[in-house]
Order: sequence, then C-alpha cells, then structure tokens
Amino acid sequence: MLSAIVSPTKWLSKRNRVILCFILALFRLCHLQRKAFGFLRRGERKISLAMESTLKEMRNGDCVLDMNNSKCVGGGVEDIYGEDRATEDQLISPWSFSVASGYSLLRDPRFNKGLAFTEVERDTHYLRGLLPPVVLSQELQEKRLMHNLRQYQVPLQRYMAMMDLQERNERLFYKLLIDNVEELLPVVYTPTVGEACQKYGSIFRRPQGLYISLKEKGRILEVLKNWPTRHIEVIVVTDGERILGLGDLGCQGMGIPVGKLSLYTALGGVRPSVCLPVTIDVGTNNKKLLEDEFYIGLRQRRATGQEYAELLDEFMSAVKQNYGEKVLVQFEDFANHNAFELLAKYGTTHLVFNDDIQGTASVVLAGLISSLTILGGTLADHTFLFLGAGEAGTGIAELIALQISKQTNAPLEEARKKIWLVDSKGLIVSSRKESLQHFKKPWAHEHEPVKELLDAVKAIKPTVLIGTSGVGKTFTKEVIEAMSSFNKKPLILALSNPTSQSECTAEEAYTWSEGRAMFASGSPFDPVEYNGKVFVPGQANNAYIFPGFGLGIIMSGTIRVHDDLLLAASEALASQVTEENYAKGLIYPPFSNIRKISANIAAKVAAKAYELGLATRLPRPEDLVAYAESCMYTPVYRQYR
Ligand SMILES: NC(=O)C1=CN([C@@H]2O[C@H](COP(=O)(O)OP(=O)(O)OC[C@H]3O[C@@H](n4cnc5c(N)ncnc54)[C@H](OP(=O)(O)O)[C@@H]3O)[C@@H](O)[C@H]2O)C=CC1
Ligand SMILES: CC(=O)C(=O)O
Ligand SMILES: [Mg+2]
Repeated sequence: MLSAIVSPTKWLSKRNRVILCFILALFRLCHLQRKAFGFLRRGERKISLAMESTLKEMRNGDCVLDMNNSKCVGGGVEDIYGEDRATEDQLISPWSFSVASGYSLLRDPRFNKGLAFTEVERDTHYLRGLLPPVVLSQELQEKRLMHNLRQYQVPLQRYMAMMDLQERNERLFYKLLIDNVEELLPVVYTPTVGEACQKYGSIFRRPQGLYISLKEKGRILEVLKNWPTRHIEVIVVTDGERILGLGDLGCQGMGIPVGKLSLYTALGGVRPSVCLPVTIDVGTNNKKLLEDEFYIGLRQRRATGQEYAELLDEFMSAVKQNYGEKVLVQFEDFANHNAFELLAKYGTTHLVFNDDIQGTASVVLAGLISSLTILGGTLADHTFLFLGAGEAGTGIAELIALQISKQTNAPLEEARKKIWLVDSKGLIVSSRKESLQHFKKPWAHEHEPVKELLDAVKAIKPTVLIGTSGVGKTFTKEVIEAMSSFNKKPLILALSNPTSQSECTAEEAYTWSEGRAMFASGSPFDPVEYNGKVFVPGQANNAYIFPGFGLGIIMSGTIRVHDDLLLAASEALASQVTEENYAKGLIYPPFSNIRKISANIAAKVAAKAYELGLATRLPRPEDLVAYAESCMYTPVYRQYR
C-alpha cells in the first residue's frame, strides 16, 4: 500500500517531491534503526524495500521528469519502469503495487527469471524452496528453450509455446526472439499468427491485450484504466475485419496487435511496458465463427455506419485523454472501407499510422529503390502493375508516385501514369471511374477494359509485378512467363499473407522465369535450388519498417505522421542493403540485422521529423543513430536488490 503511494510520482510538483523525499528520509532513518535491532519482519521488509527504491528513484526523479538530464541515459523514450539497457548495471526494484517477492515474483512475467535467480536474490526475495537448487544463466535458459521449441513439428505448437513463455518470463521471451529472429519471426508473426487467429478461441489462455466491444460503449476511458500500466507510447489496434489475407476473424484478430507489438519490442527496441494491443469488437460477419461454440467475441453481425463510427470515436478520444497527444496509434488489418476513412479522419487530430497502407508502402518502396542497383535506371523508368487495389496496393502505388514526382519534378498525376492496378473486376481504367471506390479513382487511366491479369500483363508490359490481392496462386505460370518474356530480370513481389495466400511461391517464381526473376514475398519462403544455383528469396514485409519507424517517432516526440517520414524510412532501409545481399539477389537486408536497421530507420525518420518541425523532444540529439540505440530496450536480466 505504502509503495503504491510513494511509487515514482510524476503527479507531484518538484517542491512537493522534495518535501516527500525529506519525510521519507526521516522515516527511513527510524526504520534503519529498527532494522539494526532486528525488529523488521517480512511484511515490513516490503515497505523498507519500497522506501529504499522510492528514495533512489526520487533522487533520480529528474530522470523521469526531465529527459534532457544528462544523468538519464536513453532519454528519448521515457524509462518510467526502469528498463533501460543503459542502466543494466544499476540495481532496480521489481515494482508492482508492492515490491514483488516470493511466489508472486515467480508469477510476474515482467520480473520472473525462473532458474536464473541468483543465490542472493533467492534469499532476499523469499524464493528459497520455491525453485530447485540449480542456478542457470539466461544463455542456458535460452539454449534449453530453443531446443524444446525445435522439438515441436507443428508451427501452432511453437506459437503457443512462445506465448506461454511471454506470459511466464517476458525478458527471456524477447531474448529468444531477438537472438533467433529469422527462426522465430514466422512463429510469432506471419504465417503462424494467421493460424493462431483462426483458432484463437480454442487456444485462448490469458488476455494479452484490451478487448473493447460494443458492450463497453460509453465507458471506454474506464476500460483503458483497467490496463495495468498507465504510461503507454504505442497502441496497435484492429477491428479484426481483414486479418492478413484470411478475412474477417472478428475478436480473434487480437493475435495481430499482440504479434505486431512483440515486434515493436524485439525489432524496434520499444519497451514492452509502453505497448498496448487493442481489439475493437463490433461483431463479425464470419458465419463459421458466429456458429463456433468456442468463439470469444460478440456473437452478432458487424455494427456499421454511425454505431461503428461512434465507438471508434469514443476510443480515439479516450486514448488521447488517457495517454496524451503523443501516443502512436497504429491501425492494423481494418477492412479498406474503414481503413482509409479512419486514417483521414484522425490523421489531423491524432498521431496515427496505418501499417497496411503506409508501412507496406514504405517497405515496398525501399525494395524498389534497392532493386535499381541491380535493374538499373530510375524509378520513373519502370512500369508497375498491381494485382489488388486495396489498402496495400493503392498505398504502395501512391508512395511510388510521390517519390517519382519528387525525383522528376513531374506533377503527381503524371507520375501516377507509370502505375496500373487490377482489382477483382479487372484493370482499373477510366471507363470504370464512376463506380470505383475513392481510393481507386486516381488510378483509372485511359485504356480499354481488360478483365484478366494475364491480359493486363501482356497489354501494360510492366517491369515490376506486385501482388496485394490476398488471394493465393494468382501469379500463374502464364503470368510469370509473360513477365519473363519482355523483362531480362522481372521483379515479382508476392506480398499477400499468410503463405497460403501468397500470389505464387518462391520456387514457382524462379522456375517459371528460368531463374531470372527477382522475388520477394510477404511471408517467408526457404531458399530454392534451380539449375544448380541457390536463390534466396527476400521477405517484403512491413515488419522491416514499423518497429524502427515507431521508435523514430517516439524518441523524437513527433506529433504527426507525414509522407516524407515514410520516404525517409524507405531510403534508410534501402541503404542497409549490402553488396553481399545484392550478390545473392536480395533487395532487403536479412532480418538478423534488424535491430541495427531499425536504429537507422528511427534516426532517419527522427531527422526528417526535426527538419519538418514535427518533433517536440528538444533539443535535437546530435547523433540520432547513437541516440536511437541508447533508447532501445534489451532483454538481459536485471539484478534485484
Ligand atoms: N507484405 C506485407 O507487408 C503486407 C501484406 N499485405 C497483404 O496484402 C493482402 C491485401 O491486403 P489489403 O490491401 O489490405 O486488402 P484489401 O482488401 O484492401 O484489398 C484487396 C484487393 O485485392 C483485390 N482482389 C481480391 N481478389 C482478387 C482477385 N481474385 N483478383 C484480383 N484482385 C482481387 C480486391 O479487389 P476489389 O477491390 O474489387 O474487391 C482489392 O482491391 C493481404 O493478404 C495482406 O496480408 C497487407 C499489408 C502488408
Ligand atoms: C503484414 C501485414 O500487415 C498484413 O499482412 O496485413
Ligand atoms: Mg496488417
């Protein structure tokens, strides 16, 4: 109780903090005397520890309150909970409402270290007997867990094992994910997260984020306050209507915000305590789920129109009221009939980012910029054809056009003419303009109607083919052969997720192009051997961008997302591709370097934000890469006093 009252106190004025500090110091003096006489019993020890740590935290109080204080390392992203990597050698208290100890310490994923608790910690924190005698290093724990994970043949079992670990020992979870990123990304993210969402009702164990349903209408602010941490910097929110290419999964879409935020931490170094996954449940139109006895969401058809808009509006207002102006809200896997509108509506009042529209655009543009090293020419020399004209397709198209327009000084309308899109009704052409959704209209160029993709490929003769349809197997042998007939090196990007929805496989792209295609896909494929040569496919996924992009925004206190920040992120990512990567035909750097890549993206994004006057954390740090790195969370265990 006392520790709850005296925990780091942002709400106190500086003068009152000094007074409180003084009172606590006196109180501690008395307390130490009693301690010396051996009066202190176990319950009191909690209070003693709380006071010690509070005094220390209050002595360092300016760290929390003044991020420019040079004593406070990694000042960009507020270290409210004392998780900074840069202070690893400094002892901290495992704060909960009281100092966690004994059994409750082992059950708290934020502080649990399992068998890695040292002998001293076992004594100090009442753990004797609760653990077997052996003390393991974190490295050995990691080795053991990776060994166990590899025993599972079924990807969903690996996913569940990772989720269990996250709920048991957060730092170990992140250590595994960071150290084995290429192996574990497909487990916690696409493709396995797709299957996990489909079966979320059956595998549900403990809530991992906030569920805000129509039932909570009118009290969303209250619901936000139920979340255990008060200081939040990133929210990933979905309404579950377009989960990857799997369609409407309703409330079970929660796996996506949870997965995306674990990448914010592992790939971008944003500490887990400031991340909040949210699922807005307005029902589902998925008949199978509505009839599934294990379905965890509202059993009704989706609310639309005013009812939907009001719930979203209440959520966005509550977020701003509870977490302030600078919380980054990432919209994820909304259906396009809501996604564009939400982005436009809240883009001027909130710090919002749509990963499917903007993050995807930035990652694809990066791949295109880097592919020019192999293909030659400029972006404006290429012709682009998309299968799929929704969020991802038109989002990417718009950013390519913007970049071409900036590079050539041509008007945006002129730059758009290099880009063609096909939707479920065929090529988007001017004769269809009246009936098109607003986000497709800018792409309705003069051309006769074309129904099939193959015919569009033959008519437009693109140098780059991009799949954003959410429909698997749509890049057929004939399509890839046609692309290869007029391109020496056709660039094929099959972006749809998960693997089952990929427009073609890596093997198909390489085989049907007789080894000439440059290929990347949304979900990963293994290397392919063709004609004695090994081809390594790249992964064109927004996971390259959003973690570093978000870090850049947060560490600079940027208040709005601007297209130029997306362009900066693209250029930063493209510049990370090495000669060695190009030699393998890769247009993206490997994920094994992602932390370094994210720091570079964050630095470039922040630099652009400072240049545009959007950054509020002043003064601007001189070396933004070093600053980004100093802000990044690392999962090594802390020593408990
Ligand atoms: N790799 C990555 O980083 C990312 C990948 N994606 C993936 O991209 C896919 C699409 O996402 P998103 O753009 O948000 O989805 P949308 O629903 O917004 O868009 C899908 C588009 O595909 C079109 N389409 C559907 N079926 C066909 C078909 N058989 N032939 C031609 N066009 C078709 C739709 O046409 P119509 O408009 O006529 O209905 C629509 O234009 C998903 O699988 C998603 O996982 C998304 C974001 C990032
Ligand atoms: C990767 C991603 O965001 C998607 O497929 O929706
Ligand atoms: Mg998405």
